Amino acid sequence: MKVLEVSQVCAEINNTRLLDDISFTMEDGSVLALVGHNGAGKSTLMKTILGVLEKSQGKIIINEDYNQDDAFLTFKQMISYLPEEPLLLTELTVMQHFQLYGMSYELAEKLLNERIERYVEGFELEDKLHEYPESLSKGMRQKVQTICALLPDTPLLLIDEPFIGLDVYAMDYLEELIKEKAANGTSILLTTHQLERIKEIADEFLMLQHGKIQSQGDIADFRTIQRRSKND
Ligand SMILES: Nc1ncnc2c1ncn2[C@@H]1O[C@H](COP(=O)(O)OP(=O)(O)OP(=O)(O)O)[C@@H](O)[C@H]1O
Repeated sequence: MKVLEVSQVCAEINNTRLLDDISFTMEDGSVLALVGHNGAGKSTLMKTILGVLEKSQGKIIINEDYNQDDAFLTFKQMISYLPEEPLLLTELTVMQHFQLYGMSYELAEKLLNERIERYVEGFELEDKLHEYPESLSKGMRQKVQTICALLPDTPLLLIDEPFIGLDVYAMDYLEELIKEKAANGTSILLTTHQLERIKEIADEFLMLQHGKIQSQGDIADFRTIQRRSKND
């Protein structure tokens, strides 16, 4: 099953083209690493798939049937997103964030509670459940946002820089969870600069440069990004 189809997508902000003719597909259970230099367009592509940034051209389809242009709310329910910077609400405790995500994605209460318990223990946040975001460290806020994104069972999971701010133990745990999600059929698109770690997780890579696909293929054929020359 083709979980994601991105076809000839372009995006612009203030008449500057940020994405240029992007096309690729993802099968269920696959992990695709989006790589490239700072400013290559990785986060922009994620936001465009999510619909936060409007594409100017092309089409984006989930599960072969749900077109971003036709059924936006249904389409959005099929995506879970871990943003680069945590987007937590000052009014809600850690536990209330998890409950909010569970409700938004209509997760059964029993399953939601089981997952919260497991992930909270794995990320060592047991004593933080009733704290507000401002009393957490940066890494802890990142963990809370990560758990929120992992709670639902969506066909597509977008993860922008999953390992930033996490300690080594939390990185290893997240790597395990990403592999488990993929093994259960979720397709995962992730951006990262952790090129060594990504070789252990991803099946394929897609390299962006100045908003265009520069190369793509099997992760085994991925070579470390070349140093940028002045003409790039
Ligand atoms: N809201 C915006 N307004 C104007 N330009 C933007 C906006 N968001 C991103 N850009 C530009 O789009 C280009 C791609 O940015 P993007 O954040 O997608 O890069 P990235 O590949 O995710 O980089 P990084 O590795 O640093 O996270 C950059 O030139 C950036 O300046």
